Amino acid sequence: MNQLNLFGINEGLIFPENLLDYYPEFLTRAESRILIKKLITEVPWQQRTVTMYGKEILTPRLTAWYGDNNKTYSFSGTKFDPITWTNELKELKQKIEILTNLPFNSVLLNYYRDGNDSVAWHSDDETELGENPNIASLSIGQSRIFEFRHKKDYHKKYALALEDGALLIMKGDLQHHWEHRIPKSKVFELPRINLTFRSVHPLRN
Ligand SMILES: O=C(O)CCC(=O)C(=O)O
Ligand SMILES: [Fe+2]
Repeated sequence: MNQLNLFGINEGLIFPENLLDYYPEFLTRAESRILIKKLITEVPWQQRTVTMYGKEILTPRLTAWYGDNNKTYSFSGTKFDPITWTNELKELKQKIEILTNLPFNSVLLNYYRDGNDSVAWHSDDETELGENPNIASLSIGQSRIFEFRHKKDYHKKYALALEDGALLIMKGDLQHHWEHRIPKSKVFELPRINLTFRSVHPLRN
């Protein structure tokens, strides 16, 4: 599969090449159009609350968590009990595993209904994900800007467009040093769904 050279897009900052892989046409337009319609109507979407500065706020997007039955996972302080894999999510997982040669056991779905939906600066560094997690992030629908900033120097920034059907692999020690977000967009935006396949190792206590 062809890989786009995404390191030429941002003049100025060269993002470390060993931390990201980008496959622009992992799904065809036709495949992603069918998939997004199906996911929008069939997934039991929830709008979760997170506690920020002692206040409960609704996350500005809808989410759902699928995975192997025993893999409970906490994300931003919220516990997720996974929904059992559907056939099409399992098939997508297997297709990604074959391409990347990496194992995944769960997927977090994010549904951005329009340009007002977003995800705030964070890194995916929960202990359950292990030391240097591989995360496979599949985007369908509206192309949105994905931004990175260096944790020690917020001026070090990097952005790329996550296009319809594109698969982005985040790997190595990316989550240690960089945060990422999907900013809100003021222009009219169509729906977008992002599926982040992860390998979760539940903590024993
Ligand atoms: O929607 C995206 O592309 C990113 C989602 C994300 O960062 C996450 O689920 O941790
Ligand atoms: Fe993330």
